[in-house]
Amino acid sequence: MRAMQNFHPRHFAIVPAAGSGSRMGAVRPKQYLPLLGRPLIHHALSVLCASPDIDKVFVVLSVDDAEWSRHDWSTLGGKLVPLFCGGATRADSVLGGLRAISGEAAQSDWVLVHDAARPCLAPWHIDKLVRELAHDEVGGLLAVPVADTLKRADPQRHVAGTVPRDSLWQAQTPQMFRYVMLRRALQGATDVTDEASAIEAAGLRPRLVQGDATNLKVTYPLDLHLAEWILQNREGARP
Ligand SMILES: Nc1ccn([C@@H]2O[C@H](COP(=O)(O)OP(=O)(O)OP(=O)(O)O)[C@@H](O)[C@H]2O)c(=O)n1
Ligand SMILES: C[C@](O)(CO)[C@H](O)COP(=O)(O)O
Repeated sequence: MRAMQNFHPRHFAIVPAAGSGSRMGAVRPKQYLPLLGRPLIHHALSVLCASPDIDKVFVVLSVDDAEWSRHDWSTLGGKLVPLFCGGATRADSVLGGLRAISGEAAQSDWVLVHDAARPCLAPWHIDKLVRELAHDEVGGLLAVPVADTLKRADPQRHVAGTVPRDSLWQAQTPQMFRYVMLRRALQGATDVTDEASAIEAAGLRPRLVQGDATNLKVTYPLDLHLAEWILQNREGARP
């Protein structure tokens, strides 16, 4: 790791893409499912690689990924670097990516972690996150305020209570933190489903940057249709 503090921190994207997509139930991991004629992951990578804010884009693939090399990524340019170091969980994959770039990243460089499974990432999402967090001591994440009434279920799936939704937000990605802070937090964290949780477990408070619902995560088959609709109907318009 480059120890020197830099006054103009760089921004690296890490895209964890080593999952199996079990909830999708498809014949291949969802990051490679076709979406508008390209592998699903291509859409977010394309936006990240085209962003003037991002210096490099590291994709974390499983160690035995056999599909990456079957596709043509050349249109995305020289910022894109595949890393075959995915782990058993999303957090393991992100930590593997952070370790793999230790020779390149300085302690205070920013890392934006973005799910391969969020193909509707738009340029304005990155722009807003980077601008709003530029002078933040901790970093933060895109998120949207919860809009629905929330119910807690009992084991028989009856309503056990209504959870006040005030102050509740749904976490999205990218999630943006300083390289060294994120690496230390993930090394010390257990059972976290996002980077912010690891930072929180380290006693810090990530900032919530308001995103929008178009940046959905493809988890179930219906989400693939929603993503396709969003990408086809967006036409550059910001919601
Ligand atoms: N061991 C893992 C598990 C997940 N991911 C990545 O983390 C992101 C978000 O995870 P999720 O939506 O849960 O993807 P999967 O783990 O593939 O899906 P599932 O939980 O349904 O199996 C995805 O881009 C996925 O590829 C990863 O890099 N390494
Ligand atoms: C990081 C994330 O996308 C934020 O919503 C989410 O936590 C990933 O969770 P998953 O359980 O791995 O799908």
